[in-house]
Amino acid sequence: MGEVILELKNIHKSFGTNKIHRGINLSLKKGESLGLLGGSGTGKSVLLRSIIGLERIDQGEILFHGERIDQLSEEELTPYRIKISYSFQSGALFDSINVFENIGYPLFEHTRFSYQQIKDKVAEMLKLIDLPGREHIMPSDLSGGMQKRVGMARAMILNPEVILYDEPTAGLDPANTLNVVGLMQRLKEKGLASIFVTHDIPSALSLCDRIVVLNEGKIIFNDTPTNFQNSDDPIVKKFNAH
Ligand SMILES: Nc1ncnc2c1ncn2[C@@H]1O[C@H](COP(=O)(O)OP(=O)(O)OP(=O)(O)O)[C@@H](O)[C@H]1O
Repeated sequence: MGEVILELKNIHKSFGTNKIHRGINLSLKKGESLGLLGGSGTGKSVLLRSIIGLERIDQGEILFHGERIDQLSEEELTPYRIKISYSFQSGALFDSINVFENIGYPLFEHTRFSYQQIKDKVAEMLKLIDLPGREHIMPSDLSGGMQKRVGMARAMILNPEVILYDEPTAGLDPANTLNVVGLMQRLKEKGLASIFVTHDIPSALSLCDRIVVLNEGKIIFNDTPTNFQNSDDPIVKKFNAH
């Protein structure tokens, strides 16, 4: 790990008079997993959404491989949204199409791969998420945990460099949580960098190289999981109590 691939510089964001971010500085290195913690409503999801331009920041800079991306148009952002993939909290599957079409969708949309190539790619992804041969299942016939894994497979299929996970284990039972975290671990081993927004502290500690805590619009902690667990900071300690 060395090269910084994503950099947030002095990010400010408000909704009306509601100041969410008050000068956020953060960088993500190649292959690194960063756990982003913070109380409810501190702006963790807004920060992820800002990175890929689903929210526009008021001030500051977002750089990907040193290039500014915060001022790009929707069209100009498309290639960056392939390199920096956002995995929605719910999985966000299309209900009316099956697992194959859901996972293959970005390939149909953004590539010229043949139908057979897409079939092969999707089959490979289904193996990776431990659901081999489930191409023809409809999303409504999958458990919540399986839906999240299918959503992650779709977020992964265009080989991004960074994946932004928005509470991927929220609402899952312990077995499904382990499955999802296991998948995240495998993706990490393939060299994928990630920002993992979560309230699930044990999963963040097991997966992440670095823990970042957002509080009142600023980053108040940015260090290793070990130092997080040993921190004397009263706000950081509150997270450790959970
Ligand atoms: N589009 C929007 N318009 C107005 N306010 C918004 C919008 N999106 C988010 N907010 C507000 O921004 C704040 C931060 O929201 P965000 O969803 O990022 O919090 P969070 O830290 O992810 O919380 P949680 O852990 O509960 O998911 C909240 O007060 C929310 O109401």
